[in-house]
Amino acid sequence: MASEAQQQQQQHVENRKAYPNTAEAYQLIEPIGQGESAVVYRAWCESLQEQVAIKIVDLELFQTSLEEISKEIQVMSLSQHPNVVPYCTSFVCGHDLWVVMPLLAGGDVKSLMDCSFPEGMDEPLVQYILCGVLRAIAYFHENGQIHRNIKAANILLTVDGRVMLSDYGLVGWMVEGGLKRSIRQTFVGTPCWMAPEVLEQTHGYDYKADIWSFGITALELAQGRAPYSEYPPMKVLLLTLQGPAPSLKGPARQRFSKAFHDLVSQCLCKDPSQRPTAFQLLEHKFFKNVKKPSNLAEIIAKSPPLGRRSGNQRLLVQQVRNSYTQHYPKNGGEDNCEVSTGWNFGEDEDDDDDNNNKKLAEKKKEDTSKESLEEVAEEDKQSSLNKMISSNRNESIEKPPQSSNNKWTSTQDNNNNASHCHSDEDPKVLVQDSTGTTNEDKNNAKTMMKKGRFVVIEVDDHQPPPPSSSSSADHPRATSAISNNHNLPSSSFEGGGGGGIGSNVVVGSGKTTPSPRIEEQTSPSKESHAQPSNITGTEAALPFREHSRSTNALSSWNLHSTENSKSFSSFRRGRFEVKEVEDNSAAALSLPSSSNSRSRPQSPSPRTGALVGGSGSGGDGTKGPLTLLAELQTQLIALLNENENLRKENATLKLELEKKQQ
Ligand SMILES: Nc1ncnc2c1ncn2[C@@H]1O[C@H](COP(=O)(O)OP(=O)(O)OP(=O)(O)O)[C@@H](O)[C@H]1O
Repeated sequence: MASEAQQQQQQHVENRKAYPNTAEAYQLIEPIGQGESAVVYRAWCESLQEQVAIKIVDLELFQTSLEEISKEIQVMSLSQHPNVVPYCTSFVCGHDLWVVMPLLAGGDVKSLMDCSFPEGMDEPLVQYILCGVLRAIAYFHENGQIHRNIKAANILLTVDGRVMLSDYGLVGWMVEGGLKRSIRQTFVGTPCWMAPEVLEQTHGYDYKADIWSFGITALELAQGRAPYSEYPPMKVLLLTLQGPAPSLKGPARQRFSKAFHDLVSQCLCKDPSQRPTAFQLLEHKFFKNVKKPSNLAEIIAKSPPLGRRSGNQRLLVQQVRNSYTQHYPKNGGEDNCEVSTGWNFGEDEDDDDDNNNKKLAEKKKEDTSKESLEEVAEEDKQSSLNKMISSNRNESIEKPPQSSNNKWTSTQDNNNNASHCHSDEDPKVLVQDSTGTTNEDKNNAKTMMKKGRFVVIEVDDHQPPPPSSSSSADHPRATSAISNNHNLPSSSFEGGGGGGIGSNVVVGSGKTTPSPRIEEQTSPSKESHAQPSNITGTEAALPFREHSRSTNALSSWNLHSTENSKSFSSFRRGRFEVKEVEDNSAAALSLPSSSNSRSRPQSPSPRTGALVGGSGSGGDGTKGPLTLLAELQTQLIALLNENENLRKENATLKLELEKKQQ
């Protein structure tokens, strides 16, 4: 006999309004948010005469199965709690999954904070929001689910200030086949909010991972940003694993009560077993006398409308446009227009975002080869590091360090070692050296520096990559190419795969969706269609969700393993590529390669095997991609620091010399 709870669930499903299951039934009005996996639109449902939010997930970015999607949809459709965002319906349309939800016009807490509380919220508001979130977490945990993505951007508010937890996309099923799984071993989430045991991936994790993320979210609300949010993902990973648990820093520390500090320190226990459960936390003294702040609705009303609050609006629109022009190139993104952005980009001269947008747009004009503003922005991000590396490189050329194993060695402009880099070999013959670098690579490589197992190569962005069998992620545009991969199987979503899909999922006919209207004509990205599957090594080995996350999280440090090369792993930042080579390759590096074949060694190295093998440490003692990446990043940071010291030393010496000369 069905339990009372099951009957309620059934009732809930039956009572749900009949939201249409076709794209034509909705008019997309404007994009209002973007997460890592989806763009969320404000939309109008004609038949029900109401506004809704539609989350459009590009299924081609995920190597997922209908079964996987079906599970997620089931979580959404069965969830019913005052603090959990309700679900209306979902359907597959072309390459996309459309998830229809009620529009929560208060928007997400992160964007509200960005525009109204940049230094963090005050305690009563934090208390009220956290209490709503905790009730939702307790609900998920009670039902055998872990949310796995708790953060301010996933906390939504109604216009009158009710708190709702969203983004079920990552909810992990702890119950499978009626049995509760005690631990999970998948790598999902956002690094700053991720628990150490999730990052470590050695022993799996359980409900307590959400409690850690909840503690981080508490700090995020109190100080306006998550701890370590200023650092790149790998540094966050290292700090979370190796550093002390984060706590409230700066002026916010004084503003909060002892009860708050105690709550945070309980949640951020590195040992998950020491963390309290959500139910225990609801009893914590911090949650005594929780009241909705009387001015919350007013604060929400005064804040900018959805989609105007934070982030780079032009970038968001551009991304949306690009995604549609890539998917529906026939429409050129301008016919059958149903989306109006509702934004006027020309007016807000004093808006920082818009100023940035202007710069980006100008830069785009200058460089017509840029595929999208996203790439320009990415390039901007990279340029500071490039400059740093570049200045370090110049310094090392000016004052070459000792060629000991502990120093960088610049091989450029060193006649004795001329064969390292710019070959006197026949340029037509592709020669590969022990770094897995062909002489064609070398012709593109301006500089090589080596330290221990690592070689830094500066690759000329203007040169096309060699048409070799090596990973196309070597290409400077690889980051966007990976995230725009369009070669993942899509057929399973089209034509109604049927089997295993939840009752609330409608698989579309695969027909093309009307493309949103585009105010400025943008050329469809040819590259994303032309690229073969760019996912190699780690990327390819990860399951769909993990793959996507890692692609996004690590996009600026573009990791790839060159499976058939002696170079075990490499990553790319701007025009610099760091390759890991065999320990004994120092000698080989200083000698011209005797091989004149471009074919690479067939047997992958054990380390490559570990990368391809997926996450975590291999049982055979090989290192997982994250461990390896973390090591690489640490070493690179140490080396850059070392170079910086050398640069300073050099400057001091110069000064001393000048003084002496005077
Ligand atoms: N129902 C809704 N009403 C109003 N805004 C919404 C709604 N759902 C989502 N949004 C907005 O869209 C943004 C992205 O949504 P969501 O977090 O679900 O996407 P995602 O791709 O799963 O994100 P991530 O995985 O990065 O957390 C939210 O931060 C919020 O600003």
